[in-house]
Formats: sequence, C-alpha cells, structure tokens
Amino acid sequence: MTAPVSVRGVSRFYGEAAALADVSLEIAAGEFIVLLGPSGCGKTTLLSILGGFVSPSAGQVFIGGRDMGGLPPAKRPTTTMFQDYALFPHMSLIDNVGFGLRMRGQPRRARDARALECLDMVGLSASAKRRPHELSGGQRQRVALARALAVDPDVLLLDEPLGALDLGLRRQMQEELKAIQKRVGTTFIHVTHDQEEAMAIADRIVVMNAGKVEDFATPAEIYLRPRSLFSAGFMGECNFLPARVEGPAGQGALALTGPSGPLTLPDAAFLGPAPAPGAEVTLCIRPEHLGPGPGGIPLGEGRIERLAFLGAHTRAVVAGAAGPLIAALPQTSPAREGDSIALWAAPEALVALPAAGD
Ligand SMILES: Nc1ncnc2c1ncn2[C@@H]1O[C@H](COP(=O)(O)OP(=O)(O)OP(=O)(O)O)[C@@H](O)[C@H]1O
Repeated sequence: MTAPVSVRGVSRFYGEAAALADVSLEIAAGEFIVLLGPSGCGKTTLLSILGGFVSPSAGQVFIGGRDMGGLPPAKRPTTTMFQDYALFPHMSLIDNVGFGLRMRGQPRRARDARALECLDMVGLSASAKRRPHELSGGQRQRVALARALAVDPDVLLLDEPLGALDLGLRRQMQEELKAIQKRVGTTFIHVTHDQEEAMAIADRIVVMNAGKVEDFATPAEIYLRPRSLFSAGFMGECNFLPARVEGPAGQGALALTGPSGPLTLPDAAFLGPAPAPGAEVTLCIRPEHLGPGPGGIPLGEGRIERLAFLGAHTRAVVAGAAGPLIAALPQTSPAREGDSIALWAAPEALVALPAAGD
C-alpha cells in the first residue's frame, strides 16, 4: 500500500541545539524521496520522527492524512529498514521475511505465502530455505528489503541501507531498489549522504543542512536550478562567482558587474523576482557549462593550472580574475597546462542566487 506524508513545521531540539528546525514537506503517495545532506544535518532525526522512534519538539507529521502524534512505531503505517539490518541467523530466509507477520499473529501458511512473494520480488525465492550466513552481503540486503515490505507498509523508511556495500554492489542495489519501489508503489523515504545515489534513485531529493531544508525538487531541478548556494555546492561541482546588479539591460535581461567586468544575464537566471540595482549576487555555473567559447557570457581570460583526464571529459582548473574556476573541457581539447584560455558560460545554464549573508 502507499500513502502521502505531510511534515508540518517539525523541529527537534537536543538541549539548546536544533537537530531539526521548522521542517515542512509535502510528499505524494508512491514517491521515492531521498533525504540528502552532510553528516549531522538531521536526516536520521527526521526519519526517526517519521517512524515514531523520536518525538518532535514542535510540529506535526501526517501519514495518509492521519496525525501520527503520540503513535509508537508499531502503530504507524511505516516500516524502518536500518543500516545494520540484522537478520536472525538461526532462521531460514522465509522465516526471517515472515517474522513481522508472525508477530502480527498471521498463521504459517499465509505468512509463508506472503514471505515467498516478497522473496520473489527481490529474486531470492529459490533460496527460501537457506540461512543468512549462506548469502552474500547484497543478497542479505535484499532479504532485509523483502522483510520490510512483507508487512505491506504504506511508507518504507530506509536509513542508509546501502552504506555498508562496496561501490559496484551499491550501484546495482540502487537500480534494484528503484525498480522494486516502482513495482510496489509504496512511498519510500531514503537517507543518504551520497549525491550520486540520491540522483540515481530519487523522484525528488530533500537537500538538508544544519537541520533545515535547503532544497526540495527533482534531481535535474536541483542540479540545474538550485535554490540555495548550499544545494548548488552539495550537488556536484559548481563554480561560484560574485557579481553586483547594475540595472535593467533591455528586454528580459539585467546588467551586472562580475569579477572580470560587465556582463548581461537573462532574467531567467534569477529564480525569484529580479533583484534591485546594487544587490550582491552569486553566479552558479557548473563546470560543463563553462568552456573556451566563443559564445555566451564572457568570463575573462585565465591560465590553465591543472588538467586531469577523467574519461568523459577533461577537468581544467583555470586561474583568472574570478579566482580558480573549474571547467569541463571536451576529451579532444588540445589545451595544455600553462595555456591561456578565455572562458565563456552558457547563459541558459547560469543561475544567480542572493549572495551569502543577504
Ligand atoms: N540523541 C541525541 N542526543 C543529542 N544530540 C543528538 C541526538 N541525536 C542526534 N543529535 C544531534 O542532532 C544533529 C542531527 O543528527 P542526525 O543523526 O539526525 O544527523 P544525520 O544527518 O543523520 O547525520 P549522519 O549522516 O552522520 O547520520 C547532530 O548534531 C547530532 O549530534
């Protein structure tokens, strides 16, 4: 089953410190949501509040329109899958997966049938009689997922479930998680600090920092149109350039002064209303939107300090008036370290945000 989740003004204090500060989110039924942010930003606290393991200091949580206030974990339509998804070593896989149903008093036949169905969902029905120690790490992970889904929660809460797996297995499990989630339609809320993982699996990502929500949007929106400097910098590499707004520059454009001189930006570069003359802004430019041009918005000349061939592109560190800028040059670029290069930014890919502190 599945349900929408509504988080309304939730805060959680530990002493004076706010682990979560006034967090509000509206999550639709069946969405795959990822809570993303650095260590200590409050991801686990939020997940624990949703699961009923921690109570909020303020605010409310609704699941399927029902106020969860005061309800213990077992009374909620949620299941939590923790990182150390301890399976019972002495039990077969089918008994492990059926354990939650046994606790709910389901007779053996019904729970075995459901457990087999869930093991089948994760590709392990042929191993139903085996014990956890006979499985690989990835297979044990799948059993834990089957166990979590066996009780048919409306919302599955996943706390860094792939954290202990090596990179190859992690990528494979991401694909599987996503496919299984689409098949069962349950709302998934998944915690990670890995940006790539978040982009690979999420319908929408909640970017968190210091107990607050910095951004809440699809991976593409967050990457291409970040709503905060933190979110822009956390979601992949980003160049930040200071600039000052001078005033209108004809239809749909603003004149600014950047580190290498005057530049004109389309109004669309500003996410909110265009800022007033004199406002300090920060331009956010992804490395792949910065190149040797010509064409687009000129960002001045610089000297290539370092080049690194990274396969898909060559990463260049260019020192210029704006400080070091990172540009993703094509594989075939003839550029050499020490060369001078004029950098241009693609105007449609440039985002201007209020400068830090404004
Ligand atoms: N039981 C607790 N008592 C005191 N402080 C706590 C407690 N639980 C969490 N905190 C604090 O709340 C803040 C948020 O912690 P939380 O575990 O939610 O972060 P996180 O984003 O999940 O981090 P990580 O990725 O390291 O797990 C941290 O500063 C943490 O020290």
